[in-house]
Amino acid sequence: MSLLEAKRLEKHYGGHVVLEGLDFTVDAGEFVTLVGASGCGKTTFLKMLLGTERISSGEFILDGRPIPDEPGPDRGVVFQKYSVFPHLTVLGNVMIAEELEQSRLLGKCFGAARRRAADKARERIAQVGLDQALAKYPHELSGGMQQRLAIAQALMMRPRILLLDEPFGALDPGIRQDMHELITRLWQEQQLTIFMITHDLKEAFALGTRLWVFDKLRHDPQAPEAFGATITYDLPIGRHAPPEDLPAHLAARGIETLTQETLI
Ligand SMILES: Nc1ncnc2c1ncn2[C@@H]1O[C@H](COP(=O)(O)OP(=O)(O)OP(=O)(O)O)[C@@H](O)[C@H]1O
Repeated sequence: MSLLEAKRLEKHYGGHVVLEGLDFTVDAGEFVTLVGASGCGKTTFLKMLLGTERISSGEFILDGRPIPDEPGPDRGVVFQKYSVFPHLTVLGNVMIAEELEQSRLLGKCFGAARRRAADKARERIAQVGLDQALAKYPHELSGGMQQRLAIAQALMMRPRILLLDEPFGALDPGIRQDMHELITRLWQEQQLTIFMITHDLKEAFALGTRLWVFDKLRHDPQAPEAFGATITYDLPIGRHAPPEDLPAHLAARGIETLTQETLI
């Protein structure tokens, strides 16, 4: 059985069709990279997978059952801009996921449960290379370190699926390379299934095992919101540079915005 399956999946906001006609299956262990013009619905797709946005029609199936319409510990998420809590230390930021799970009212646990949560958090923090920064607050960390912290936070509940929404978009190229190595190691060690949005086609090819290009197949100039985007390309990729003809290939399908944005 596939991990995830969509059949004729659609998302509308009122009369605004954002996504339509999504049909795919994804197996556990895949690393899917999502590219597409700004505003075409990539984040909306991740939110439906996370459970913070409901699907409008069609089917969206996780482990053979309709996807829950609320987030769960099996799905972790990292956004581009810092999703960490500014008033908590590195250790506190990673422990909070476990503490909220155990004590929804207080957001804090005590005694042996707290020690267990702290041990688990230290392990995750070490996995992302922040063990020297346990007592620091987010404002004392670089952008790359803050994203490492956000990843440790997302991994605290041992998710099977990791959702990454342009997680490295704001980082310098050198730091991005370090983050690529980190995410590749975590994907392999933790046997994660990853969905990652990026505006960088080279990054999509460097990290993914499969590339999805989101774009509209149908346009009505009189009613721009009448049709949504779908997955126009679903390419298996082998962790190497994009084929040289891909930009032209995409442009020939009318995806100029994407090629300009991603291949500068
Ligand atoms: N809660 C909402 N209510 C109404 N419209 C929304 C809502 N969330 C998103 N949209 C609309 O859905 C469309 C897709 O937005 P989304 O953020 O998913 O695009 P995106 O592909 O992730 O864009 P970007 O690459 O710029 O982040 C946009 O037109 C946006 O305005």
